[in-house]
Amino acid sequence: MQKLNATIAAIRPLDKAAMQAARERQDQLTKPRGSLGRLETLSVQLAGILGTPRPRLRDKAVVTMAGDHGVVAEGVSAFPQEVTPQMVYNFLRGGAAINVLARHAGARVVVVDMGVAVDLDPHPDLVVKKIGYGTGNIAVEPAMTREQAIAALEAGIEVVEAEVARGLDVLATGDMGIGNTTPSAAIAAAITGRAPGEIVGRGTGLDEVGVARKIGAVQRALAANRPDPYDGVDVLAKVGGFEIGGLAGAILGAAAAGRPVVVDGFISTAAAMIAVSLAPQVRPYLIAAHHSQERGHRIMLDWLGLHPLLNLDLRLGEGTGAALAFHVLDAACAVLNEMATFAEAGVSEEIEKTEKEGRILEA
Ligand SMILES: O=C(O)c1ccc[n+]([C@@H]2O[C@H](COP(=O)([O-])O)[C@@H](O)[C@H]2O)c1
Ligand SMILES: Cc1cc2nc[nH]c2cc1C
Repeated sequence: MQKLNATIAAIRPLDKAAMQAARERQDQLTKPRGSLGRLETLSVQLAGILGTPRPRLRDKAVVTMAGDHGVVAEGVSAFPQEVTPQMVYNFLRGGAAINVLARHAGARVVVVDMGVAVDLDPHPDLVVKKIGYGTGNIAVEPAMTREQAIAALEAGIEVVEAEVARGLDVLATGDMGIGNTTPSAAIAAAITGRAPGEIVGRGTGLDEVGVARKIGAVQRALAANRPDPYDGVDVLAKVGGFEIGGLAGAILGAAAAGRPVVVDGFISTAAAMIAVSLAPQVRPYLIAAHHSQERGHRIMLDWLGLHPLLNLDLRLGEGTGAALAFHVLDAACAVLNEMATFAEAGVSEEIEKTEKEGRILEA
């Protein structure tokens, strides 16, 4: 609890002077003001987070956290639980979508066992922060104890502290866990108060009957556990997951270290909701990578007040959407750093609004 509290206390507001300087430079670059839209606002946000008027993202990491979920006993996933460890080995061999997309974006992948249901074969690149062997079945019992929820959050903070020590300019979140769209939907329903039917989606590919069963499981999870929507630790403990807690901690740790966080899809967004519940001041550090196909993702992004950068109909998780968003962040920084100003290029600046109006009146 000590580490969690200290981390939350260390999260500062963004650097206003760096943002102002970046904004002023954007307005001097050879383009009509605002014409590069989100690339401009992103560059200003990155300047504020990193505390420099000319941000650059050299060291990038995708932290992909794995965990299992007791609620799979309710038939809420199209795939069996064995896929979780099988995909972890795939990540470690470099053969998964996240490995390809992270390589393509010049990012490293950090694979973390937060709570896979089996012991994984040791591997030099596997970070083991196991809080338990899968969560409890949230349809009938809490996912974990309050102590385990805090341990998961603090483990996530530790993972990011180690990455900051290796060199980190930007963090992306990723997840792997068969069944984890169910606790993610339960978190979203608990915190927003919206009906599970508005949030639950197909996950890995359930049919209509499966989705109805999954809605029932989320309804029972909320009724059985009664999570306190104003206590992020309680929501995590009662209807969350070990990898979701780890990711929420990673988000808090990155913000405390003054690093931007690119939030991936449905599960990562549930983790971001836990992080923001615990520390609302973390919100300006977040960048929503994309709009997932999973049903309630929009409701969750709206609650967070985030506008996703991409909409590519993704629903994979692992951090794939976040790795793709790295390209957009790099582009935003390149524009701010490399474009010529009006003065440098000898291009005429915008005519003052009043002068423009005057000319129209004269004509
Ligand atoms: O991130 C998303 O938007 C997303 C949407 C649907 C599924 N997933 C991935 O699929 C798995 C969970 O799906 P399910 O059906 O088993 O709950 C888990 O490993 C997630 O990474 C991820
Ligand atoms: C194959 C497979 C890969 C995944 N990656 C993230 N979630 C996944 C779920 C499945 C089923």
